[in-house]
Amino acid sequence: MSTGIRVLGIEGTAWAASAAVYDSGTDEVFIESDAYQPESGGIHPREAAEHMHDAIPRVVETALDHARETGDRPEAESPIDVVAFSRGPGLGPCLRVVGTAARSLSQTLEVPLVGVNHMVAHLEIGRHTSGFDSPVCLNASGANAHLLAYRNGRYRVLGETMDTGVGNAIDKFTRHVGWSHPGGPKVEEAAKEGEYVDLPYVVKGMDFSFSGIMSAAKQAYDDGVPVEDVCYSLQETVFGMLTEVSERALSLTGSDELVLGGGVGQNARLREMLREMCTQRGAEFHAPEPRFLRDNAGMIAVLGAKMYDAGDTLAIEDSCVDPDFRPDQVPVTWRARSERSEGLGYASGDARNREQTDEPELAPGRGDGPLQGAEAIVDLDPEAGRVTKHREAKTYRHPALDDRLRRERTRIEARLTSQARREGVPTPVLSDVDPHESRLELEYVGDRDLRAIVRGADTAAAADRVRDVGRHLALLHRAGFVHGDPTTRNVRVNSDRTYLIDFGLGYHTDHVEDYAMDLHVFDQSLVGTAADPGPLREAVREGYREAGQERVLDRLREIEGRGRYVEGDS
Ligand SMILES: C[C@@H](O)[C@H](NC(=O)OP(=O)(O)OC[C@H]1O[C@@H](n2cnc3c(N)ncnc32)[C@H](O)[C@@H]1O)C(=O)O
Ligand SMILES: Nc1ncnc2c1ncn2[C@@H]1O[C@H](COP(=O)(O)OP(=O)(O)OP(=O)(O)O)[C@@H](O)[C@H]1O
Ligand SMILES: [Fe+2]
Repeated sequence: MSTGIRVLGIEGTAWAASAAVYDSGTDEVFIESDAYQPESGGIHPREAAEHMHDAIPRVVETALDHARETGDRPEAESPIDVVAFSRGPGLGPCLRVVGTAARSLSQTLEVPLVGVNHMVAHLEIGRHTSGFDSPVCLNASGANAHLLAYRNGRYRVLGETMDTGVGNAIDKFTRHVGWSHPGGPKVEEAAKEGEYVDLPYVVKGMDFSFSGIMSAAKQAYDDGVPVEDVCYSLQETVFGMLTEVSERALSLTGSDELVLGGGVGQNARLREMLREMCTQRGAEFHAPEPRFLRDNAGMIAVLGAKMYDAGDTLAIEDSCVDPDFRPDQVPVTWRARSERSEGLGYASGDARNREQTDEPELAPGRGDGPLQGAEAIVDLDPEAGRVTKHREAKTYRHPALDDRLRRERTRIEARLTSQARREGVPTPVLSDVDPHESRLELEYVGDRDLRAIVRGADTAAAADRVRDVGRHLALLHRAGFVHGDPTTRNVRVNSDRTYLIDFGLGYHTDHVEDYAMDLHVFDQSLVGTAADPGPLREAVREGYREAGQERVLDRLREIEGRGRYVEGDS
């Protein structure tokens, strides 16, 4: 018999009309779903809302019947203790149907109402089923693609798509070839017979973009490349990108736990790549079972229970839905108090995790063993003043793609490290480069990473260094190229200089958007690592202003204002 609370969850952000009952005493989740299937093309918001209108009452009734049958409460009592619903993000017309249903159930059953962020639910269900404490989460769903990690009371967006969600990108390709919605499972099936062809691969720090690769995939299909080959290569490329940025997030945060969320997470090849990457770097990986990956009300009910427990309920008059609800807008009320007030890093209270978090911050003169970056094994020899950087094969990637990326990046890193120095930016002097072995030999510079400084309490000292980074980025941009991955780990400092390192993702460009994205990537890494990011974000802009163009800063503001990049205050 259950001694816990029972939560009715309701989900209907786009295609899944779903209701669930979660029993926190037994940890059992009952889910009833009814999927909307478009007659042709993709999801039509109006049709989807009509589907919600018809199907939500049905699935809710089935869930409540289940609660009555499995519970031990008198007939006259409500079979559930709380109603939790998806407030957003999603399609406005669908959300409104769900919101109305949830409010009216909360009133008739006389139980409290909880409003859940759908993307945070995709993440929390993985944390719940894995038992991980403070994982990085890759949310790979239809309309979204985010990398999230907890810090200081919020889930921070460490990286995200610069255009469409990953599932939507795949679905657009399958519409082009005339396959019915949803396309993801069909691509997975066709890929089994495919061979590899090159497609564009675009990551910027921990952000990524799908538009170029999707146009190229459509073009390849139109040019007669067998559809199986295009599907195979789409998976290898898109999932390779998602795995790479996930690894970068693990490396940046020092976390050794990754969870997957979202409907695209049902893809076996994506899960295989993520698992392999985690194994290779000694991290743990967890993907919830498929019924919890695709849109479902179970995840809404499970997070609803945690929020209810924390007293995080909604008054009816405050319960409006939000189609643009971002995960970093949600105050995380349900994690332990000690975690919530945690100001530094991503520590979870777990000693092993904390050690990991601090491990890469080498004290002066202590750089002995090889260091595992996101991309490379880095052998540090401070006494000899030398660093060897080897981009080892990533076994999760297709060998052809892996060879191409490692060679290209080694070449680019060598070239841009030297070019940056000619532009007046401190960088390590290069002593040797071997693109075929993907190996570089560089001067050892600085005595710590900028990350160690921005995590500390001395905001003024951190601001000086961050101002230098702003100035340095402006010099690169003036010379017509970007760093590509300016994070607090790719800046080394000593008492009198601030060095930029790791130029492997850099490229030449004269687009203001690319320059602004470079600054945005650095901003996100400050938000992801600094104790107090506000003044530091200001300092980057001050430094940039000294040597750079105001229109790049204008564009940065525009990027932030696009709504996808709003920072939650801490
Ligand atoms: C806001 C909300 O409405 C939205 N929901 C959503 O996108 O549904 P979700 O169930 O998480 O993901 C659906 C996507 O998941 C893809 N998908 C399903 N099975 C797949 C598979 N085996 N391989 C690749 N993609 C797959 C579908 O093609 C579709 O694009 C979201 O979470 O972004
Ligand atoms: N020239 C150098 N001098 C001193 N330390 C260095 C140097 N190059 C790298 N390091 C140290 O090694 C770490 C990893 O190096 P680097 O960033 O080049 O590797 P990576 O695998 O590309 O890492 P990531 O992709 O995680 O940024 C750096 O954060 C820094 O602490
Ligand atoms: Fe979803």
